[in-house]
Amino acid sequence: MSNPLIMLGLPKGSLEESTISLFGRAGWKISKSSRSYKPSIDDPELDGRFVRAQEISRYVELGFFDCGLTGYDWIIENNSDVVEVCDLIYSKATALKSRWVLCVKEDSEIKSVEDLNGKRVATELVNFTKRYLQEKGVNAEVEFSWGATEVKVPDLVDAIADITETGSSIKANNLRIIDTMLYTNTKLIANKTAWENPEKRRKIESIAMLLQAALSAASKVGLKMNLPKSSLNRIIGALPALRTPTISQLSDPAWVAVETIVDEKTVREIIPTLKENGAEGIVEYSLNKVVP
Ligand SMILES: Nc1ncnc2c1ncn2[C@@H]1O[C@H](COP(=O)(O)OP(=O)(O)OP(=O)(O)O)[C@@H](O)[C@H]1O
Ligand SMILES: O=P(O)(O)OC[C@H]1O[C@H](OP(=O)(O)OP(=O)(O)O)[C@H](O)[C@@H]1O
Ligand SMILES: [Mg+2]
Repeated sequence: MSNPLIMLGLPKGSLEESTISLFGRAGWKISKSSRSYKPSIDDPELDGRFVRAQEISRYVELGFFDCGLTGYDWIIENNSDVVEVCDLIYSKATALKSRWVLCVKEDSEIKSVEDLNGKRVATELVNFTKRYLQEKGVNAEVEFSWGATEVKVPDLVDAIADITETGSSIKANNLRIIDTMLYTNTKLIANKTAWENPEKRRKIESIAMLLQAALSAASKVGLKMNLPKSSLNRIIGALPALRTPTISQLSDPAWVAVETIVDEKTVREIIPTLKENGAEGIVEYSLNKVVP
Protein backbone atom coordinates (compact mmCIF):
# COMPACT_ATOMS: atom_id res chain seq x y z
CA MET A 1 0.00 0.00 0.00
CA SER A 2 1.32 3.44 -0.88
CA ASN A 3 1.77 5.69 2.11
CA PRO A 4 -1.62 5.59 3.85
CA LEU A 5 -2.58 8.55 6.02
CA ILE A 6 -3.82 6.53 9.01
CA MET A 7 -2.63 3.29 10.59
CA LEU A 8 -5.63 1.78 12.34
CA GLY A 9 -5.56 -0.72 15.24
CA LEU A 10 -8.39 -3.25 14.96
CA PRO A 11 -9.31 -5.62 17.83
CA LYS A 12 -8.78 -9.31 17.26
CA GLY A 13 -10.92 -11.54 19.49
CA SER A 14 -14.27 -10.73 21.05
CA LEU A 15 -14.75 -7.45 19.22
CA GLU A 16 -13.41 -8.60 15.85
CA GLU A 17 -16.58 -9.58 14.01
CA SER A 18 -18.75 -6.82 15.39
CA THR A 19 -16.06 -4.28 14.47
CA ILE A 20 -15.74 -5.51 10.86
CA SER A 21 -19.53 -5.40 10.56
CA LEU A 22 -19.71 -1.87 12.01
CA PHE A 23 -17.06 -0.58 9.58
CA GLY A 24 -19.05 -2.23 6.76
CA ARG A 25 -22.18 -0.31 7.75
CA ALA A 26 -20.12 2.89 8.16
CA GLY A 27 -18.81 2.56 4.57
CA TRP A 28 -15.48 0.68 4.76
CA LYS A 29 -15.05 -2.90 3.63
CA ILE A 30 -12.41 -4.64 5.75
CA SER A 31 -11.39 -7.99 4.29
CA LYS A 32 -9.02 -10.47 5.85
CA SER A 33 -8.22 -14.09 5.36
CA SER A 34 -8.67 -16.17 8.47
CA ARG A 35 -5.01 -16.45 9.55
CA SER A 36 -3.94 -13.00 8.39
CA TYR A 37 -3.79 -10.08 10.79
CA LYS A 38 -3.15 -7.63 7.95
CA PRO A 39 -6.53 -6.77 6.46
CA SER A 40 -7.20 -4.94 3.25
CA ILE A 41 -9.40 -1.86 3.54
CA ASP A 42 -11.07 -0.29 0.51
CA ASP A 43 -9.71 3.18 1.31
CA PRO A 44 -6.19 4.20 0.17
CA GLU A 45 -5.92 6.53 3.18
CA LEU A 46 -6.30 3.64 5.65
CA ASP A 47 -4.03 0.76 6.58
CA GLY A 48 -4.75 -1.46 9.57
CA ARG A 49 -3.64 -4.40 11.68
CA PHE A 50 -5.58 -6.76 13.89
CA VAL A 51 -4.00 -7.14 17.32
CA ARG A 52 -5.42 -8.23 20.69
CA ALA A 53 -7.73 -5.67 22.28
CA GLN A 54 -5.52 -5.73 25.40
CA GLU A 55 -2.57 -4.33 23.41
CA ILE A 56 -4.21 -1.72 21.20
CA SER A 57 -4.11 1.18 23.67
CA ARG A 58 -0.38 0.63 24.26
CA TYR A 59 0.41 0.65 20.54
CA VAL A 60 -1.76 3.74 20.01
CA GLU A 61 0.10 5.49 22.84
CA LEU A 62 3.46 4.51 21.32
CA GLY A 63 2.39 5.76 17.87
CA PHE A 64 2.48 2.48 15.94
CA PHE A 65 -1.25 3.08 15.41
CA ASP A 66 -2.63 6.59 14.75
CA CYS A 67 -5.95 5.42 16.11
CA GLY A 68 -7.63 2.20 17.16
CA LEU A 69 -10.66 0.51 18.65
CA THR A 70 -10.53 -1.19 22.00
CA GLY A 71 -12.47 -1.56 25.24
CA TYR A 72 -12.36 1.13 27.94
CA ASP A 73 -11.36 -1.70 30.32
CA TRP A 74 -7.99 -2.20 28.63
CA ILE A 75 -7.30 1.55 28.37
CA ILE A 76 -7.73 1.75 32.16
CA GLU A 77 -5.86 -1.49 32.86
CA ASN A 78 -2.86 -0.35 30.80
CA ASN A 79 -3.10 3.22 32.11
CA SER A 80 -2.62 4.40 28.51
CA ASP A 81 -2.15 8.08 27.73
CA VAL A 82 -4.30 8.40 24.59
CA VAL A 83 -7.07 10.63 23.24
CA GLU A 84 -10.50 9.06 23.76
CA VAL A 85 -12.15 10.23 20.53
CA CYS A 86 -15.62 8.76 21.04
CA ASP A 87 -17.66 6.01 22.66
CA LEU A 88 -18.88 3.25 20.38
CA ILE A 89 -21.35 1.31 22.49
CA TYR A 90 -21.20 -2.27 21.26
CA SER A 91 -19.76 -5.51 22.62
CA LYS A 92 -19.23 -9.02 21.26
CA ALA A 93 -22.89 -9.96 20.83
CA THR A 94 -24.96 -6.87 21.62
CA ALA A 95 -25.09 -3.09 21.13
CA LEU A 96 -24.74 -2.64 24.90
CA LYS A 97 -22.01 -1.95 27.44
CA SER A 98 -20.41 -4.85 29.26
CA ARG A 99 -19.33 -4.87 32.89
CA TRP A 100 -16.56 -6.35 34.99
CA VAL A 101 -18.04 -8.09 38.02
CA LEU A 102 -16.78 -9.90 41.10
CA CYS A 103 -18.41 -13.34 41.27
CA VAL A 104 -18.48 -16.23 43.69
CA LYS A 105 -20.10 -19.64 43.51
CA GLU A 106 -23.89 -19.51 43.96
CA ASP A 107 -23.75 -21.20 47.41
CA SER A 108 -20.66 -19.35 48.69
CA GLU A 109 -20.67 -17.68 52.11
CA ILE A 110 -19.13 -14.61 50.51
CA LYS A 111 -21.93 -12.05 50.17
CA SER A 112 -20.18 -8.74 49.54
CA VAL A 113 -16.86 -7.30 48.41
CA GLU A 114 -15.83 -6.78 52.08
CA ASP A 115 -16.06 -10.57 52.61
CA LEU A 116 -13.14 -10.96 50.16
CA ASN A 117 -10.67 -9.91 52.87
CA GLY A 118 -7.91 -12.52 53.01
CA LYS A 119 -9.33 -14.39 49.99
CA ARG A 120 -7.94 -15.18 46.51
CA VAL A 121 -9.35 -13.65 43.32
CA ALA A 122 -8.48 -14.67 39.73
CA THR A 123 -8.88 -12.27 36.81
CA GLU A 124 -7.53 -11.18 33.43
CA LEU A 125 -7.78 -7.55 34.64
CA VAL A 126 -5.21 -7.70 37.44
CA ASN A 127 -4.12 -4.07 37.86
CA PHE A 128 -7.62 -2.63 37.88
CA THR A 129 -8.94 -5.32 40.24
CA LYS A 130 -6.05 -4.76 42.70
CA ARG A 131 -6.69 -1.02 42.68
CA TYR A 132 -10.45 -1.50 43.08
CA LEU A 133 -10.11 -3.82 46.08
CA GLN A 134 -7.52 -1.54 47.67
CA GLU A 135 -9.88 1.44 47.35
CA LYS A 136 -12.58 -0.63 49.08
CA GLY A 137 -10.10 -1.38 51.89
CA VAL A 138 -10.13 -5.08 51.03
CA ASN A 139 -6.89 -6.99 51.38
CA ALA A 140 -7.17 -9.88 48.91
CA GLU A 141 -4.68 -11.76 46.76
CA VAL A 142 -5.32 -11.07 43.05
CA GLU A 143 -3.83 -13.51 40.56
CA PHE A 144 -3.68 -13.40 36.78
CA SER A 145 -5.93 -15.70 34.76
CA TRP A 146 -5.37 -16.45 31.07
CA GLY A 147 -9.12 -16.98 30.54
CA ALA A 148 -11.77 -19.63 31.20
CA THR A 149 -11.77 -17.92 34.58
CA GLU A 150 -15.24 -19.13 35.60
CA VAL A 151 -14.00 -22.70 36.06
CA LYS A 152 -11.55 -21.67 38.82
CA VAL A 153 -14.11 -21.05 41.58
CA PRO A 154 -14.28 -22.57 44.13
CA ASP A 155 -11.41 -25.06 43.73
CA LEU A 156 -8.56 -22.73 42.79
CA VAL A 157 -9.78 -19.34 44.02
CA ASP A 158 -12.58 -17.94 46.21
CA ALA A 159 -13.82 -15.41 43.66
CA ILE A 160 -13.24 -14.16 40.13
CA ALA A 161 -13.41 -10.79 38.45
CA ASP A 162 -14.66 -11.32 34.89
CA ILE A 163 -16.43 -9.46 32.14
CA THR A 164 -20.12 -10.15 31.54
CA GLU A 165 -22.21 -9.11 28.58
CA THR A 166 -25.30 -11.31 28.23
CA GLY A 167 -24.83 -13.04 31.61
CA SER A 168 -25.00 -16.51 30.08
CA SER A 169 -21.51 -17.56 31.25
CA ILE A 170 -22.32 -16.59 34.84
CA LYS A 171 -25.55 -18.55 34.71
CA ALA A 172 -23.99 -21.58 33.03
CA ASN A 173 -21.31 -21.77 35.72
CA ASN A 174 -23.65 -21.25 38.71
CA LEU A 175 -22.00 -18.04 39.77
CA ARG A 176 -23.37 -15.11 41.76
CA ILE A 177 -22.37 -11.48 41.25
CA ILE A 178 -21.35 -9.75 44.47
CA ASP A 179 -20.21 -6.43 43.01
CA THR A 180 -19.81 -4.47 39.76
CA MET A 181 -16.34 -2.96 39.42
CA LEU A 182 -16.48 -1.25 36.04
CA TYR A 183 -18.77 -0.61 33.09
CA THR A 184 -16.92 -0.79 29.81
CA ASN A 185 -17.62 -0.17 26.14
CA THR A 186 -15.68 0.03 22.94
CA LYS A 187 -13.96 3.33 22.23
CA LEU A 188 -12.16 4.92 19.31
CA ILE A 189 -8.84 6.18 20.66
CA ALA A 190 -6.10 8.24 19.00
CA ASN A 191 -2.40 8.84 19.44
CA LYS A 192 -1.77 12.32 20.91
CA THR A 193 0.68 13.41 18.18
CA ALA A 194 -1.55 12.09 15.38
CA TRP A 195 -4.46 14.03 16.91
CA GLU A 196 -2.44 17.27 16.65
CA ASN A 197 -1.86 16.67 12.92
CA PRO A 198 -4.80 18.43 11.17
CA GLU A 199 -4.91 16.05 8.20
CA LYS A 200 -4.89 12.92 10.38
CA ARG A 201 -7.32 14.43 12.85
CA ARG A 202 -9.79 15.25 10.09
CA LYS A 203 -9.71 11.65 8.90
CA ILE A 204 -10.01 10.23 12.44
CA GLU A 205 -12.96 12.54 13.10
CA SER A 206 -14.73 11.41 9.94
CA ILE A 207 -14.16 7.76 10.90
CA ALA A 208 -15.64 8.57 14.35
CA MET A 209 -18.65 10.33 12.86
CA LEU A 210 -19.48 7.54 10.41
CA LEU A 211 -19.00 4.74 12.97
CA GLN A 212 -21.29 6.58 15.40
CA ALA A 213 -23.81 7.23 12.63
CA ALA A 214 -23.91 3.55 11.70
CA LEU A 215 -24.28 2.48 15.35
CA SER A 216 -27.00 4.99 16.00
CA ALA A 217 -28.91 3.93 12.85
CA ALA A 218 -28.91 0.31 14.02
CA SER A 219 -31.34 1.06 16.86
CA LYS A 220 -33.57 3.46 14.93
CA VAL A 221 -36.10 3.30 12.12
CA GLY A 222 -37.77 5.82 9.86
CA LEU A 223 -41.55 6.23 9.94
CA LYS A 224 -43.70 8.03 7.41
CA MET A 225 -47.46 8.33 7.10
CA ASN A 226 -50.32 10.54 6.04
CA LEU A 227 -52.38 12.20 8.77
CA PRO A 228 -55.56 14.26 8.94
CA LYS A 229 -54.35 17.79 9.86
CA SER A 230 -56.96 17.88 12.63
CA SER A 231 -55.21 15.11 14.60
CA LEU A 232 -51.63 16.37 14.15
CA ASN A 233 -51.28 18.25 17.48
CA ARG A 234 -52.94 15.45 19.43
CA ILE A 235 -50.60 12.86 17.96
CA ILE A 236 -47.43 14.88 18.49
CA GLY A 237 -48.55 15.54 22.10
CA ALA A 238 -49.20 11.85 22.71
CA LEU A 239 -45.99 10.58 21.13
CA PRO A 240 -42.85 12.27 22.50
CA ALA A 241 -40.78 10.20 20.06
CA LEU A 242 -42.38 12.17 17.24
CA ARG A 243 -41.16 15.49 18.67
CA THR A 244 -39.45 16.88 15.56
CA PRO A 245 -41.13 15.40 12.51
CA THR A 246 -40.96 16.80 9.01
CA ILE A 247 -44.48 17.84 8.01
CA SER A 248 -45.48 18.43 4.37
CA GLN A 249 -48.80 19.59 3.03
CA LEU A 250 -50.59 17.10 0.75
CA SER A 251 -52.66 18.21 -2.24
CA ASP A 252 -55.76 17.64 -0.09
CA PRO A 253 -55.61 20.62 2.36
CA ALA A 254 -57.09 18.49 5.16
CA TRP A 255 -54.13 16.07 5.12
CA VAL A 256 -50.37 16.23 5.83
CA ALA A 257 -47.50 13.82 5.30
CA VAL A 258 -45.33 13.23 8.40
CA GLU A 259 -41.83 11.78 8.41
CA THR A 260 -39.65 11.09 11.45
CA ILE A 261 -36.99 8.87 13.02
CA VAL A 262 -37.74 6.95 16.21
CA ASP A 263 -36.13 4.27 18.41
CA GLU A 264 -37.06 0.91 16.95
CA LYS A 265 -38.23 -0.38 20.32
CA THR A 266 -40.88 2.36 20.55
CA VAL A 267 -42.52 1.41 17.24
CA ARG A 268 -44.81 -1.26 18.63
CA GLU A 269 -46.48 1.43 20.81
CA ILE A 270 -46.36 4.20 18.21
CA ILE A 271 -47.95 2.49 15.21
CA PRO A 272 -51.20 1.43 16.96
CA THR A 273 -51.57 4.95 18.46
CA LEU A 274 -51.06 6.50 15.03
CA LYS A 275 -53.64 4.19 13.54
CA GLU A 276 -56.17 4.99 16.28
CA ASN A 277 -55.70 8.68 15.44
CA GLY A 278 -56.50 8.31 11.78
CA ALA A 279 -53.03 7.85 10.26
CA GLU A 280 -52.97 6.14 6.87
CA GLY A 281 -50.25 4.60 4.70
CA ILE A 282 -47.82 4.11 7.61
CA VAL A 283 -44.41 2.95 6.34
CA GLU A 284 -41.54 1.84 8.60
CA TYR A 285 -38.09 1.62 6.99
CA SER A 286 -34.60 0.78 8.22
CA LEU A 287 -31.72 3.26 8.20
CA ASN A 288 -28.05 3.00 7.28
CA LYS A 289 -26.66 6.06 9.05
CA VAL A 290 -28.02 8.73 11.38
CA VAL A 291 -25.88 11.87 11.73
CA PRO A 292 -27.28 14.27 14.33
N1 LIG B 1 -18.74 -10.72 25.67
C1 LIG B 1 -17.50 -10.27 25.78
N2 LIG B 1 -16.53 -11.04 26.29
C2 LIG B 1 -15.26 -10.60 26.38
N3 LIG B 1 -14.84 -9.39 25.99
C3 LIG B 1 -15.77 -8.58 25.48
C4 LIG B 1 -17.12 -8.96 25.33
N4 LIG B 1 -17.78 -7.94 24.76
C5 LIG B 1 -16.87 -6.96 24.60
N5 LIG B 1 -15.67 -7.33 25.01
C6 LIG B 1 -14.46 -6.51 24.96
O1 LIG B 1 -13.49 -7.14 24.14
C7 LIG B 1 -12.21 -6.92 24.65
C8 LIG B 1 -11.58 -8.27 24.94
O2 LIG B 1 -11.24 -8.82 23.78
P1 LIG B 1 -9.89 -9.63 23.64
O3 LIG B 1 -9.68 -9.90 22.22
O4 LIG B 1 -8.81 -8.93 24.38
O5 LIG B 1 -10.11 -10.89 24.52
P2 LIG B 1 -11.04 -12.08 24.20
O6 LIG B 1 -11.84 -11.85 22.99
O7 LIG B 1 -11.75 -12.31 25.47
O8 LIG B 1 -9.99 -13.15 23.85
P3 LIG B 1 -10.20 -14.68 24.07
O9 LIG B 1 -11.31 -15.07 23.15
O10 LIG B 1 -8.87 -15.23 23.72
O11 LIG B 1 -10.57 -14.80 25.50
C9 LIG B 1 -12.35 -6.11 25.90
O12 LIG B 1 -12.09 -4.75 25.67
C10 LIG B 1 -13.77 -6.33 26.29
O13 LIG B 1 -14.33 -5.26 27.01
O1 LIG C 1 -21.88 -12.59 29.75
P1 LIG C 1 -21.52 -13.38 28.52
O2 LIG C 1 -22.26 -12.92 27.30
O3 LIG C 1 -21.62 -14.85 28.73
O4 LIG C 1 -19.99 -13.03 28.13
C1 LIG C 1 -18.96 -13.11 29.08
C2 LIG C 1 -18.00 -14.20 28.77
O5 LIG C 1 -17.24 -13.88 27.60
C3 LIG C 1 -15.85 -13.80 27.92
O6 LIG C 1 -15.24 -15.03 27.70
P2 LIG C 1 -14.37 -15.31 26.40
O7 LIG C 1 -15.25 -15.74 25.27
O8 LIG C 1 -13.48 -14.14 26.17
O9 LIG C 1 -13.50 -16.56 26.86
P3 LIG C 1 -12.35 -16.56 27.96
O10 LIG C 1 -12.99 -16.78 29.28
O11 LIG C 1 -11.49 -17.71 27.56
O12 LIG C 1 -11.63 -15.25 27.88
C4 LIG C 1 -15.84 -13.51 29.41
O13 LIG C 1 -14.61 -13.86 29.98
C5 LIG C 1 -17.01 -14.34 29.91
O14 LIG C 1 -16.64 -15.68 30.10
MG1 LIG D 1 -11.72 -13.59 26.96
